[in-house]
Amino acid sequence: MHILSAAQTHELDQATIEEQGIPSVELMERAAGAFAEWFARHFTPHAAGETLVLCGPGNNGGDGLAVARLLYQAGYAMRVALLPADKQSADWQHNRRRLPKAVPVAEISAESLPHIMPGAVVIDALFGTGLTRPLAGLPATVVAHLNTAAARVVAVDIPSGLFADAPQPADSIIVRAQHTVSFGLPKLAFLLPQNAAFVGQWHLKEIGLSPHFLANAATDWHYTDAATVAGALPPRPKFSHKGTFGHALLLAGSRGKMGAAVLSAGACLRGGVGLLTAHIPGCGYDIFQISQPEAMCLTDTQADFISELPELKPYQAVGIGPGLGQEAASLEVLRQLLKAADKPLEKTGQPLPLVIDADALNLLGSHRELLKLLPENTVLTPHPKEFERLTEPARDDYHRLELLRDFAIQYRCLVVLKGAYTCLATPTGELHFNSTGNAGMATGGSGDVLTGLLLALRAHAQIPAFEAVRLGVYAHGRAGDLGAAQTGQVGLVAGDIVRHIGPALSEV
Ligand SMILES: NC(=O)C1=CN([C@@H]2O[C@H](COP(=O)(O)OP(=O)(O)OC[C@H]3O[C@@H](n4cnc5c(N)ncnc54)[C@H](O)[C@@H]3O)[C@@H](O)[C@H]2O)[C@@H](O)CC1
Ligand SMILES: Nc1ncnc2c1ncn2[C@@H]1O[C@H](COP(=O)(O)OP(=O)(O)O)[C@@H](O)[C@H]1O
Ligand SMILES: [K+]
Repeated sequence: MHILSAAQTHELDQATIEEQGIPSVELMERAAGAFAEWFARHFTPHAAGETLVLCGPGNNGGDGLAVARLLYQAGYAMRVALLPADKQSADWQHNRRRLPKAVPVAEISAESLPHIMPGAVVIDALFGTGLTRPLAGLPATVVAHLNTAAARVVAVDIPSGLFADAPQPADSIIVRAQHTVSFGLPKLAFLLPQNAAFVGQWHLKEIGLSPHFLANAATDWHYTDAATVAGALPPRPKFSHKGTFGHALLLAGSRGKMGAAVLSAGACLRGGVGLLTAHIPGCGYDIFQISQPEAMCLTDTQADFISELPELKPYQAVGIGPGLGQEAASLEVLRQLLKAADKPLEKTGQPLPLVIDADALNLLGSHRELLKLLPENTVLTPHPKEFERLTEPARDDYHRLELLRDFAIQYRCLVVLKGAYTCLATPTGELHFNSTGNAGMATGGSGDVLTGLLLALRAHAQIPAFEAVRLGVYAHGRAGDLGAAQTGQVGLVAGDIVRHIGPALSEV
């Protein structure tokens, strides 16, 4: 699914209107209808009580007026407050005329701000994607008034005052909604942690926007959902054997962190790899062999950390990092691996696929001269702190995305910036936000599981690098969601994610 800029969203509306030969108020009616339907499923007229709709002068306000009419007709007690303006949009005026006389309407002024009881339900239809500058003056006063009222706020399309696709001053006045009901496509702003307090939970409603425009819009921003990854995992052929699905090597673990190696290996096996060999420090031998009997095991001559790189010939992909530690000898192993992996493999003509995580990323961060050794399409899986060690502290979430994109382009890598809506950056400068996963996954070991799963998918000869990573990130989140459905988010542990990789992959 695409993510569009505010300007493209406007073009999408226009394209839909032209293609379907409908007046623009018809599209507004669809949007308002979809919003009202969502609203009615979440609040009964009794639970909502008297509902206030705050309307601005543009089409977002027009949506609000149409919503007020539809909810009034559905039996809700409605009240409307209008922001004064020199001029209102044509569709606003149309819906103002259609508002039933029985709905009380007041004009807002600095002296008469709408009365809002704590707990009241307020529909925010002040501004949408047409916002051109941060709020100031009366609109800012109204929003600040709303935010202090402790109301239950549902935003139409986007919380008023929030830019859909661009950074804004940190002290911007923005509606703090509990829910945002938006149309067609998610907005970039919804996916960034810094906006979570404004957007609340967001919901997408289908309003029949132009499929042709949606398929052809030029954008670097994408959203990975079930439809995106459908069919990405080739079915296992009847006559396949363990050699068909690749042999992966995992370099992981150190004293006290063998669990990371075990979890990562478990995920790799559940990810469908043909064969897995783990190279681990001597101290981990019994732990590893007992907990992962399906994997083979090579032990390092060092008891507590990894100091040797095994012969790489047998392997189709290598993962390094979970629980590795940052010993000088392990740094040398990483350096040797990067150098050895860069030569094209006979079979594929591509460098040996690598997945680099955790302490291996930290080693890269503290020895940045190694970055230029990264083979093309290497997969890096930093969380924001690890990413900062590779680059620089970000000013805000938008700046972090810029750094991420630049990094992926510069080093020709696939970079997975982990978190809610994990963002995969490609060497061509695309950003793919993931839709699956939950806060239960914010628990030690979840990232190790991702590394193992990505390793399995990179060892699979039939899946191209980018598709493998996008699928792995999606399936990892989905496995977390399936796990949490059984354990609850609080009770979820990384091992539960491993156990649900199979079901998650069979869904796609
Ligand atoms: N046909 C369409 O185009 C559709 C539009 N829809 C709705 O229309 C919205 C976009 O409507 P518009 O493009 O009219 O834009 P908005 O309703 O977001 O606001 C535009 C108006 O606000 C003013 N404005 C912008 N920033 C301001 C600021 N900081 N302070 C004060 N005034 C400011 C502009 O000058 C303009 O008058 C969407 O968010 C969505 O809710 C939906 O009805 C779907 C169909
Ligand atoms: N709030 C969240 N929503 C969705 N996914 C999350 C959330 N928090 C963490 N995750 C996922 O869990 C994993 C955590 O990885 P990481 O921070 O490396 O943990 P660890 O080092 O403990 O293994 C990532 O894949 C991340 O996307
Ligand atoms: K709004």
